[in-house]
Amino acid sequence: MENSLSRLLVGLSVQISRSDGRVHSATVKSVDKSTVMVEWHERNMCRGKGIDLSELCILNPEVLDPINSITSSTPDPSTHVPEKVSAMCILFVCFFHISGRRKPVAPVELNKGNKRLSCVIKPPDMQTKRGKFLEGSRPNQKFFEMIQDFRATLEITPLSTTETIEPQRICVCVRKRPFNKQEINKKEIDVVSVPGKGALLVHEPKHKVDLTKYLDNQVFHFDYSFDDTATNELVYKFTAKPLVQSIFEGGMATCFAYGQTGSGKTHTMGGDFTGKQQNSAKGIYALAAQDVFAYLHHRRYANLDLSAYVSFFEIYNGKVYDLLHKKAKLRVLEDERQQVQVVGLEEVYVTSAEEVIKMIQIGSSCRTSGQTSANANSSRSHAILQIVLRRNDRATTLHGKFSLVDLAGNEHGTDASSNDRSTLVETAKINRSLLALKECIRSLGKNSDHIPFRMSTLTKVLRDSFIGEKSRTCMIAMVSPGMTSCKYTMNTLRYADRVKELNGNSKASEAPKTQEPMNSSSEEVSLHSMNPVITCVEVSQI
Ligand SMILES: Nc1ncnc2c1ncn2[C@@H]1O[C@H](COP(=O)(O)OP(=O)(O)OP(=O)(O)O)[C@@H](O)[C@H]1O
Repeated sequence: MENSLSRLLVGLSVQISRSDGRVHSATVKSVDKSTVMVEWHERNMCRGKGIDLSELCILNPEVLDPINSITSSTPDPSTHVPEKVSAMCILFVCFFHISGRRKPVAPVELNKGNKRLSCVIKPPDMQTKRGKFLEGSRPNQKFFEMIQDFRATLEITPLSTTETIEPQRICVCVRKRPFNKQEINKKEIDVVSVPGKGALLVHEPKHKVDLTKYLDNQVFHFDYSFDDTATNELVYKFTAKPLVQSIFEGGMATCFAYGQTGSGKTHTMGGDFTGKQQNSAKGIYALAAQDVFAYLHHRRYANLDLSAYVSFFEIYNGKVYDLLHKKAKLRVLEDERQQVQVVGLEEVYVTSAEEVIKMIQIGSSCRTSGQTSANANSSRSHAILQIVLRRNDRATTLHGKFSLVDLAGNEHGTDASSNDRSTLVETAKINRSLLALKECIRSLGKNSDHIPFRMSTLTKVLRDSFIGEKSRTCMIAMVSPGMTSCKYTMNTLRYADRVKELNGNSKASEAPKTQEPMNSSSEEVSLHSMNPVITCVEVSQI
C-alpha cells in the first residue's frame, strides 16, 4: 500500500506550510505510513521535513487528480488495479479525515498521527541520528518539532566580543540560562531562541479552539541578548563593566538582575555554582570589584585620593538586614533633605578585589543559611552589594557608588497559588518594590523631577541611584528556557521591554557623554581631559 502511494507521490512538487506561516513548494522524497517526507532548498542548503499526509492534501488537493484521472479513464490492462485502489483508498481516507472528522479527534491521537519534524538534510550518517531522535518521545513532541522547524529558519548572529559598546544611560539586556539536569531528564522543551543582535524570541505553545497546536512566536528587542552559552564574563563585559568608569567620574551606577526564581540571577551576580559551592570570583559582583581596583590604581584617578568600601545587605519583607554583620536588622531613615540612610550599615574598607570576594562569600553564606527558612527566603529577598568610593578627606565624602542588585524572584507577582497570609504580604511587598523600581527607572529615563522612590524600601535605599545626571542603570533580565516557565518568561520580558521602551522613546535618556573608555595599558590621560566638575552626593549623618 505504501509502495503504491510512494510511486504516485514521490517526485511531485507540492506546496508545504511552515510553522512560521510561510507556504512554499517542495519535492516529495518518500512516503512512510501517513507521513510524507519533503525536501526543498533554502539558503544554499537542502532542508527537509515530514508532513502528515492529511495536511499535504489540504494544501495540495490536486494530488488526488492522478488517481481520479486513472479511475475515470479507460482501464489500462498494464496497470495493477488493486494497488491503485488501495492508494485511492488511502487518499480518500485522508481527504475524509481532513474535511470532516478532524475536530473531534482527541489531541493524543493527533499527536500520534501528526509526527512532524524539521531538519536539515545531512549526510546518511547524520540521518541515522535523526531517525533515533524521531523515536524519542517527549511530552509535547509536536511543539518541540514545530520549534525546531522554526529555529531552522532563523539567522543566528552570535555576539562578538569585539563589538563596540555604546554608552547608555539605561541599558536593558536579557540572558537565557541553559537547561539544568532536572529539565533535561524531564525532556523539557526549549521555547526561547536567541538569534543575536539583541533579539530574543519566545515560541509560546498554544491551542486553537479545535485543539490544533500552533506557536505564538513573539520577538523582543533589547540592547544585548545572551544565549545559554554566554559566560558571566561575556555578560559582564556588555552590562556592568561600562558602568564602572562612571563611578570614578562621580556617578551612581546600578546593575539589576531581574527574573523568575531559578532563572540565573544569583549565578550571574554572585558567581557560578560547582555543585553546591558558589565560585564568587566568577560573578558580576567580583568582576566589577576587579575593575574598580584596576581603575583605583590607575594614574588617571590617583589624584582623586579615593578609597573603596563595601556593604552587602538584604531587603526582605521591607526590612533591611546587614549580610556583613550577622544579618543585623537595620533601619532606613530619611532626613528633611530627602537623604536616605541605612542606619548602622557596615561599610567595610577594602584594598583588593580578593577582599571584596571574601565579603561576597560571607554575605552570600549569611543570605542562604542565616535563618531556618532562609533558603526559601533568598528568592524572596533583594540582595544589594554596594561598592562605594569615598574621598580620603575628613568627612570621607561620597564620590561614587556602584549598587549591584540581585532582585527577588518576580514570579510572585503572578503566583496567587498560596493564600497563606504571610506569603500574601511578602508577595505584595515584592510586587510593590518591583513596580516602584520600574517607575523609578522610568523617571530616570525621562529626567523627571519626581522620582517615586518612597514607594518601597528597595527604591528608598537606592534613591541616589535614580538622581543626578551621572546616574547609569543596567538591567539584566534572566529567563529560563523551558516551556513550563513560559508564563514567567513572558512576564519578565514584558517588564524589561517596558523599561527599554521608555528608554528608547525618551530623548532625555541619551547617555551623558563620558570620556573615552579607559584602557589600563593605555598612556596616562591628563586630568585636564576629564569632566571639570565632579559631582559629589553627600550623605548626611542622621
Ligand atoms: N547561565 C547559567 N549557566 C549554568 N547554570 C546556570 C546558569 N544560570 C543559572 N544556572 C543554574 O541554575 C540554578 C538556579 O540559578 P540561580 O540560583 O542563579 O537562580 P536565581 O534566579 O538566583 O533564583 P532565586 O531567585 O531562587 O535566588 C543554579 O543551580 C545555577 O547554577
